[in-house]
Amino acid sequence: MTSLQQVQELAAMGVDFAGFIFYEKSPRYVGAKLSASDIKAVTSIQKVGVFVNETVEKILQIIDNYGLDMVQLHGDETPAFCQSLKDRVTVMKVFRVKGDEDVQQLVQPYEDAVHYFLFDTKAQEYGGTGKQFDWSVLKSSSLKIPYFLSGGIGPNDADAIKTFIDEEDVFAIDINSRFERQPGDKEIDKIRHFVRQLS
Ligand SMILES: O=C(O)c1ccccc1N[C@@H]1O[C@H](COP(=O)(O)O)[C@@H](O)[C@H]1O
Repeated sequence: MTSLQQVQELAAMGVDFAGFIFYEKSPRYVGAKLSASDIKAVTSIQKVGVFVNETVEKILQIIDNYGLDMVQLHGDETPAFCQSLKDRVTVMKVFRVKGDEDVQQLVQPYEDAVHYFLFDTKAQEYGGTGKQFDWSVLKSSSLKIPYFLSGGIGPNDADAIKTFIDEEDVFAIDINSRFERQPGDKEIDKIRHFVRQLS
C-alpha cells in the first residue's frame, strides 16, 4: 500500500492486514510515498512491513518509527535471523516456491523461529511477480504454523481460492499486483468484489 486513503478503505471492508514495502528496489517502495507518522497513526488494520535481506537493526528501527505490527521477511533470511526478531514483533517468513518442493522440509528449520509462513512464487524477482505457483504442493501438508497463500492471486481466482480454503488449512490470502492500476495503486472496487466473493 502506498495510499492512506486506500488503507482506510481496506480496513472499512474488513481486510485484516495491509502491507508496506520497505525494499527500495520495489516499484511499491513506500518510503517516498507515505511518512512514518502517517503510517504510525493507522490503527484500523494490522500493518505489515515487507523486507528483503534487511539488517535486524534497520528492521527494528522501522518497526518503531512506523508502528508496524508484523514483518514479512521476503528474502533469504535464516532461521536465526527470524528468531532474533521474534520476541520483538510478529514474524512471517516467506518461502518462494515453484510447486515441486518438499514443503515440510523447506519450512521445518523455521518452525520455532516465526509466527507465520507465507508461500509466494519463485522467480528472479523477490516478490510482486503476479505469477502463481502450483498450490497443490501445499495440499495435505499439515504445517505446524499458520500460513498465508500468495503469488499472483487475481480478481478471477475467487472460486479457486474458495475451493482451496474449504479443503486446506490456509490462514489468510495475500493479494497484490493483480489488483493494481499501477504499482502501489490498488483497484479498491476489485478488491471489494473479491472480498465479498470470499465471504
Ligand atoms: O510487490 C513487490 O514489489 C515486492 C517486492 C519485493 C518483495 C515482495 C514484494 N511483494 C510481495 O510479493 C507477494 C506476491 O505478490 P503478487 O501477488 O505476485 O504481486 C506479496 O506478498 C507481496 O507483498
